[in-house]
Amino acid sequence: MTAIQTNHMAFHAGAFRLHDISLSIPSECMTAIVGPNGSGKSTLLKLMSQLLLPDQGEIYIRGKQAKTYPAIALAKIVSMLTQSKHSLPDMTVRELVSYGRSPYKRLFDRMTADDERIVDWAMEVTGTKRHEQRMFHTLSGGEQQKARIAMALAQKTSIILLDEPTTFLDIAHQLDVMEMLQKINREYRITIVMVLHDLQQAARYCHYMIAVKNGKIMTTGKPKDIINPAFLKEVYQIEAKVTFADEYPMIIPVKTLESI
Ligand SMILES: Nc1ncnc2c1ncn2[C@@H]1O[C@H](COP(=O)(O)OP(=O)(O)OP(=O)(O)O)[C@@H](O)[C@H]1O
Repeated sequence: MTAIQTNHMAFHAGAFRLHDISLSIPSECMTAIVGPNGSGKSTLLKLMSQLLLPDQGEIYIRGKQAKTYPAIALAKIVSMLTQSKHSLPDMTVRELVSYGRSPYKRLFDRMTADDERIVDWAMEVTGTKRHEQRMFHTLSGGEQQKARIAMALAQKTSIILLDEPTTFLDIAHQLDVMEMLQKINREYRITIVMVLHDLQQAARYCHYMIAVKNGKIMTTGKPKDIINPAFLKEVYQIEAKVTFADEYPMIIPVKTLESI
């Protein structure tokens, strides 16, 4: 089953163009969008969440044209975490996670016992409950990322889109966040789509990968079937060796093939 599908989608912003994007995001899987800086990964994620609207083509979410969903209805199906460099208003962790309940409330509605229960659940799943009364800005980068993921979880959507969820984190915290996303995917069968720069993480945790370059889809498939020296040359213009450890590809960069 397909969570998100795009048919011949095109988009432009300034001089940048996404061309003829046709892809299917499998339901209940972890999907990585990879590609060089400026290739259009974040733009693609924003189009999937309807933060941006395509110039041409269609986007289907759970089989229905995305543009036909009222915004509130869509917010109950798809949550989106933009890059963590975008600052959030200062508030406690609990207040932040409670924002995830917004699509279910009208202006000035109070949180119900059910809302509070969902907020508790989201913080427990992400290990952020112990920080619930802390101000968000006092958390470390890894703790902030988990609190943001808790907010997305509290939105109770079947699809979560994340833009570079592990950027700015050390390797241990990167793994911690990836393991948490894997647990969320496995236990709650939530479709996860994320922009990732680390191809090895994509291979280790994601069932499906979409590689983008210059606003075009270069290839799609299982990461371990895609990642090879020819792929790294074509998409990233690098010479690299690829070995396998426990069925996962390991990339050994040799040199860049052209200046970027
Ligand atoms: N509003 C805009 N106006 C003009 N150009 C834009 C706009 N938004 C994005 N772009 C350009 O579109 C291109 C793709 O941007 P996008 O953020 O999607 O790339 P990306 O692959 O996510 O990059 P990175 O890996 O560096 O985050 C970039 O060249 C960017 O400068």
